[in-house]
Amino acid sequence: MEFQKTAFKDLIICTPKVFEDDRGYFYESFNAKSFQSFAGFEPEFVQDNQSQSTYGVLRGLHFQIGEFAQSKLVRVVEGEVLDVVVDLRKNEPTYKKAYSIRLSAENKKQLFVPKGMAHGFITLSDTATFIYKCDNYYNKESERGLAYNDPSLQIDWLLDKQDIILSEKDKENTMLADLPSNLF
Ligand SMILES: Cc1cn([C@H]2C[C@H](O)[C@@H](COP(=O)(O)OP(=O)(O)O[C@H]3O[C@H](C)C(=O)[C@H](O)[C@H]3O)O2)c(=O)[nH]c1=O
Repeated sequence: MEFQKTAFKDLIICTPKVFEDDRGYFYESFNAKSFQSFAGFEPEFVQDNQSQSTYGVLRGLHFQIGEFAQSKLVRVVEGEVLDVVVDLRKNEPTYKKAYSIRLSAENKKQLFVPKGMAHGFITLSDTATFIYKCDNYYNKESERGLAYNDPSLQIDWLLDKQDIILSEKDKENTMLADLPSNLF
């Protein structure tokens, strides 16, 4: 696995070593020891999630607060998404900054998203299957949503607005200015 730091603390791009042969391919999708030796900490994942989305579906930007805050290791095993995070950690120089990366079945890239970041993605292929590990359990009461189209974030979701599909819940997400400033 190759790891790359980003300008955001503990936001790490993980690119697996792929072993291809005439049967297909194999790769280790997570290895605690190699992650720990790069990052200096070992996430203790407790829950795996999987979702499938059609073209234009935008899920996010979501995060859990308090004792249920989650780090995530996200990847795409079918299709392609633009994955987006927003730093909500008030003491970081990247506070209120957004970062995006294309994740796809083809590039096999993964993103480790630390606690304190809002996370979401938009589906760029006909369908995309999104798989991720979480180091804390889902807790509905602790879940919060940040508006994908907050003008202060200037996130380029690549698709025209009329092509973006949101859940009813995500249509009601909060603008950054209306979130408490001491969340993380
Ligand atoms: C997240 C979650 C949801 N659910 C239930 C709650 C709803 O009845 C149903 C769909 O949930 P939701 O519409 O919140 O799913 P997504 O919009 O894909 O949410 C995810 O979207 C972005 C990409 C994220 O980063 C989060 O991990 C997660 O919030 O699954 C569960 O039972 N367990 C869970 O961990």
